[in-house]
Amino acid sequence: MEKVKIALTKGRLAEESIKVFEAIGLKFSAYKEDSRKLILPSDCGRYEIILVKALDVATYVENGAADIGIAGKDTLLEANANVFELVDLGFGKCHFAVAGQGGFDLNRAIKLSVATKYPRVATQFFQEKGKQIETIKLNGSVELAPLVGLSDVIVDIVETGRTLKENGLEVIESMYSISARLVVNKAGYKTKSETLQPFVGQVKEAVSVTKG
Ligand SMILES: Nc1ncnc2c1ncn2[C@@H]1O[C@H](COP(=O)(O)OP(=O)(O)OP(=O)(O)O)[C@@H](O)[C@H]1O
Ligand SMILES: O=P(O)(O)OC[C@H]1O[C@H](OP(=O)(O)OP(=O)(O)O)[C@H](O)[C@@H]1O
Repeated sequence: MEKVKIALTKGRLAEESIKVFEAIGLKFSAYKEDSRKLILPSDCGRYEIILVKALDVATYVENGAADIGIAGKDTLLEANANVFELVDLGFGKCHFAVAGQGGFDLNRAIKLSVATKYPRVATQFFQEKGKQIETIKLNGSVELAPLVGLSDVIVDIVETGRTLKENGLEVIESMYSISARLVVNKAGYKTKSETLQPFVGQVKEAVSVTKG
């Protein structure tokens, strides 16, 4: 029987994802936080986790290199991948926001410069408001950009607001809510329906119990 491959984001979301799998009786004893292994078999041998960067989950699933993926809605919006998004898992909650120095007026700049890990999301958000922006793609520590004059504002995810606060920045405008989502390869969902559909059903049930 062909193995089912699950692409997981290294870091924050992996642990919670493994808990959901455990709740449906799928164990990954091979998963260790400090391991460098990138392919981890399930104890039953029928599933396999592959550990990838957050933004790459959608790419693996869209191309069928993974049947299933778990990624934040932020990365799914940015990747704009052609996959089925089937379950809101209810963890990894945060939101997208435009942030900057206190009192910054978004209408002040003729062409607003926006530093972000998410240039597509930022461009689309401002386009819908009829505002042209210049995006500056960064790969982390985005909060630095307005402080050192690299950009006017940032578009980033905010959870507790601590990173913004400790760097003297504020939310200027809230954008979208984010949480982890389960996505599935479109063709695979039909060809492997006997395995994938019950799996998705069980995950849905497990998270609805957790969410209450
Ligand atoms: N502060 C946060 N609070 C809640 N969820 C978060 C937070 N930061 C990130 N996430 C969610 O977790 C996902 C993975 O984040 P994580 O920090 O593990 O990876 P990353 O920052 O994209 O990658 P890396 O740290 O390897 O560059 C994000 O895409 C987002 O959906
Ligand atoms: O509102 P908070 O609770 O402070 O969380 C938000 C921070 O978390 C994420 O950063 P991450 O830790 O992934 O680091 P990064 O700068 O490398 O992206 C995000 O990019 C913010 O910087």
